[in-house]
Parts: sequence; C-alpha cells; structure tokens
Amino acid sequence: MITLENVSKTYGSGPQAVHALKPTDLHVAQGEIYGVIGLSGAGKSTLIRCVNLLERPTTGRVVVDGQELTSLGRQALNHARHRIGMIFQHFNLLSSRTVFDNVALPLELMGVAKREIRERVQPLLDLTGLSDKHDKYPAELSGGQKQRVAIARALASRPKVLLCDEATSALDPQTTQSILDLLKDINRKLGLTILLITHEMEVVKSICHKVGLISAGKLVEEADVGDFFTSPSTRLGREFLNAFLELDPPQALIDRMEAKPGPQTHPVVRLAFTGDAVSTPLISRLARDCNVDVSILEAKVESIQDRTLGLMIAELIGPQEKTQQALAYLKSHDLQVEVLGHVRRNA
Ligand SMILES: Nc1ncnc2c1ncn2[C@@H]1O[C@H](COP(=O)(O)OP(=O)(O)OP(=O)(O)O)[C@@H](O)[C@H]1O
Repeated sequence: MITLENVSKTYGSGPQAVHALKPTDLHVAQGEIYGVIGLSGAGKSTLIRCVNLLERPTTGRVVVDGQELTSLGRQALNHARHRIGMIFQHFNLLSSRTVFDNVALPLELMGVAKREIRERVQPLLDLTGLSDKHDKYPAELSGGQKQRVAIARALASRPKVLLCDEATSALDPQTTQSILDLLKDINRKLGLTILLITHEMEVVKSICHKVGLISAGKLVEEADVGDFFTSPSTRLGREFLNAFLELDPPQALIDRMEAKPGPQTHPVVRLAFTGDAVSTPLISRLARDCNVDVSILEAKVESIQDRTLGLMIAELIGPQEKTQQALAYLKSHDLQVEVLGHVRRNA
C-alpha cells in the first residue's frame, strides 16, 4: 500500500547540508500497522512527511495505493492526498471551529454537499467516541479528545492510509492507551493501513505488526514486532529493548564487570526465552546437565501481543570450561543469550 524506493531527503546544500534521510526502501502492506521507531533527530518525521510529500524527497519514488505521488502535478497530488490521512502530536485543530466543523473541514474543502457532510461526519464522531462533543470547541476538550477529533477529521475523506506523527507523545499513559485502542479498532474495522512514527516502544508493542528502526537517517533494522521484541538484530535495537524492559544488572555488579573472561571469573548473561523455551525448566536442567550453579539476579515475563517473552539476568558459576559448556547448551536451546560481562565471584 505504501512503497518508498530509494527515498532520501537532504535539507539545505553545500557544507550546511543535512542528510536527514539516507536513501531508503520501505514497504507497508495493505491493512498493516507499521511503526518506525528511533531516537530524537534520527529522521522519523522526515520519513513520514516524505510519504505524503509534505517534504518533497531529494531522490526516489513514493507510491501509495498504486499511484506514484512523486510523479504527480500539484492538482493531482492534492487529489491523491485525500486518500492519505495524517494526525500530529499537537492535534492541529482549528480553535474557532466546533468538533463537528473541524471534522467537516476536509469535506468542505473537497466541495462535498452540506447534507452529505452531515451524513458522513456523524458516524465518524460515533466511531471515535465523540458523539456528545459535537458542538464543543477544542479548548473545551482534553488532549485525548482533541486527538480523537483529529483522527475523525483524518478519516473524513475516507483515506486508505493513515500517517501518525508521534500521535500519542503529548498524552498521559492511560489516554495514550485509549488512542492506541482506537487506532487498532479503525485498522480492523476499516482495513486502514497505518504508518506511525514514535520514540516509544510501548506504542510499537501495543499496536504495530511490523517495526522499522531508524538511526542517523538510515533504516537499520526491520522486523515483525514479535521478533523485534524477542531478538533485535542491531545493538541499537537491543538498547531500545533493554531500556523498555528495564532489565539491567544491578549497578554494583556492572561496576565489577570485566569485558574478558578469565580463570577466576564467571559470566553474567541476559537470557531471552520465547515459545516453548518459556515453559521448559531449562535452568534446573542447565545446573544438572552442565554442572554449573545459576544465580538468578533478575527475571520477568512479558506478553508481546500473542507471544510470551521470558527474560532473565543470571550469573553462571563454575569452572571456565563448565560455564562455556553451559553457554553452548543455552544457545542450542533456542534462547537469545547475551554475555554482559564477567565478574570475580568474591571480589
Ligand atoms: N526543515 C529542516 N531544515 C534543516 N534541517 C532539518 C529540517 N527538518 C529536520 N532537520 C534535521 O534533520 C534531522 C532529522 O530530523 P527529523 O525531525 O526528521 O528527526 P526525528 O527523528 O523526527 O526527530 P524528533 O523525534 O526529535 O522529532 C535532524 O538533524 C534535524 O535537525
């Protein structure tokens, strides 16, 4: 439904040039919710704004619903944009218009007749839970309600695609969840394809099917959400995941950690279990079969959509050859094993 081919964006030129988006390929399938995550300044906004050509890409092709937007003239592009809704972090509502009139605005601009506008706006207010806010002004609404108005407005022109630019970043966690539930609901009910950008793993975890990780203008990793949360393939992906899971070794242990193994040290490992491994008593088998002691420092179980993810930080205690054997054993059992460092037992 959305295809970016070799799309890049450079702001300015010469020594002042900022290569905000390096040549990027991206595909979002029909009906999919795709999240792009990255740190501040990574190029997320630039990427999403290139999709509807709010930013004109420096190179590449943008194809939405089979139509190449980058080849269209001004009028045809305006028309094509009716099929692409967009919502923003700060809602961008018109303060002098009521809820109804804000939602009706795109239809007025398209020249839709008054009666048809009435017939189309009311169901959108119902869908977004705003039926009783019809005549309110934005100043009379909460942040979550304002974003609902923005969503209803974005849906008014019956788009095939919804672009969400940090749509929940200005909202508290509870309101964020209700807006994410609404987006999930409209994705299901209307078959709407959603591309969102966010810096919050919670957003990706809650509603996305697929995720792309962007860093310094480059899409460095792309995966199904379940795979990303269980085994990110880049260092940055692991940093995002670890920060989200808040599963780091105690500081006192980090301070004692050495990078290289030695005859007097024991490895500290972070283990991620998925699927069958979650319910298998691997740790007791590890102790029995490999003859090492396992000191569990932290552990938790997370539900990531339809998957269960078990996480643990543990110290493997025993002679070096036994702890190496234990690591090989863990790796052969479909676990993600990351050696965080090595500590002296009684330092
Ligand atoms: N209009 C512009 N002119 C020049 N540089 C720009 C412009 N817009 C963005 N940039 C630069 O491009 C880079 C990417 O910015 P962008 O806003 O796309 O990142 P982001 O990931 O969305 O960041 P944030 O999460 O902080 O909004 C940054 O270095 C930014 O300073």
